[in-house]
Amino acid sequence: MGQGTTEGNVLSVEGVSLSFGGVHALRDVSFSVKEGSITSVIGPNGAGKTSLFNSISGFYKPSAGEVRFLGESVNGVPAPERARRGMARTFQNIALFKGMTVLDNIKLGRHAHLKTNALDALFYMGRARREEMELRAEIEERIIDFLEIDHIRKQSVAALSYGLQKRVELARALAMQPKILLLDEPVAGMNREETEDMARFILDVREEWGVTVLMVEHDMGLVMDLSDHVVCLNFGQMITQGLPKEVQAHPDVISAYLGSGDVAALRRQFKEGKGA
Ligand SMILES: Nc1ncnc2c1ncn2[C@@H]1O[C@H](COP(=O)(O)OP(=O)(O)OP(=O)(O)O)[C@@H](O)[C@H]1O
Repeated sequence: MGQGTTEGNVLSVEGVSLSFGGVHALRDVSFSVKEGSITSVIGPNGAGKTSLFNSISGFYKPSAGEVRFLGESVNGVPAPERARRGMARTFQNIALFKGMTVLDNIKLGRHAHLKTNALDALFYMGRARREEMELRAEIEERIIDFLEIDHIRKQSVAALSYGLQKRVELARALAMQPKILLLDEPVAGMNREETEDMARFILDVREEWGVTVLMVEHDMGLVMDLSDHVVCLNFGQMITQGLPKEVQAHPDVISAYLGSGDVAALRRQFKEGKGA
């Protein structure tokens, strides 16, 4: 069991509820993410997936319940501090500095770990500091190599294809040396080849970097292929959780997608994934 985990769980969501005025975006949602697992959150449009991610990463404050990370409650801990403790995320709509180069965007990921600010970093060049910076450069190089983006390191992000931008966003999140990676729709808008590349990187992030992954994804083929555990939400409530095959066959999951009109797409995607 890893350091700071509770019963092998990196993250636990316990009875979390969140409302926007009269809209109950989340109602009493509970589940855990096991260390070293790939866990996926699915559900039709408006089910509460993004609200859940924002509650976990600290962008939203739940009205009830608790989020526990590495064995400690992080209720009241602001989003940047959660990131420093090892919670990195990517966004549904890519959140990169588009005018900056790939390398500079990756370096920004590491800033979450700097104890001093950028000005201190310029003037304080003691031995410990130099060593830290050397280590950082080494990690950045490992990430660039791992994600096969060496050839674009000096290019501005704005000039890159959508698939490559998503990969740079993953690189920046990895540069934070996270314990858990929260991926919000990692393959949305990607073509098949880009999707397959991203699937391979997500698996390798877990295998080679030992990072636990929690993702929200609409691509059921990808979810069924990659996940150890699947959590399904509908109307802000968790309707079931379990192994991909179990969740896929659960009648409440089928009817949730039936109700949303997404069932044809769902069936198609299940067939494409190995879970079918
Ligand atoms: N900032 C907000 N203000 C008001 N209502 C919101 C806000 N964010 C989400 N909601 C509402 O909360 C509910 C859950 O939305 P959420 O975006 O979390 O769903 P989702 O599962 O991520 O949907 P999608 O798959 O379309 O991204 C919806 O009814 C939505 O309209």
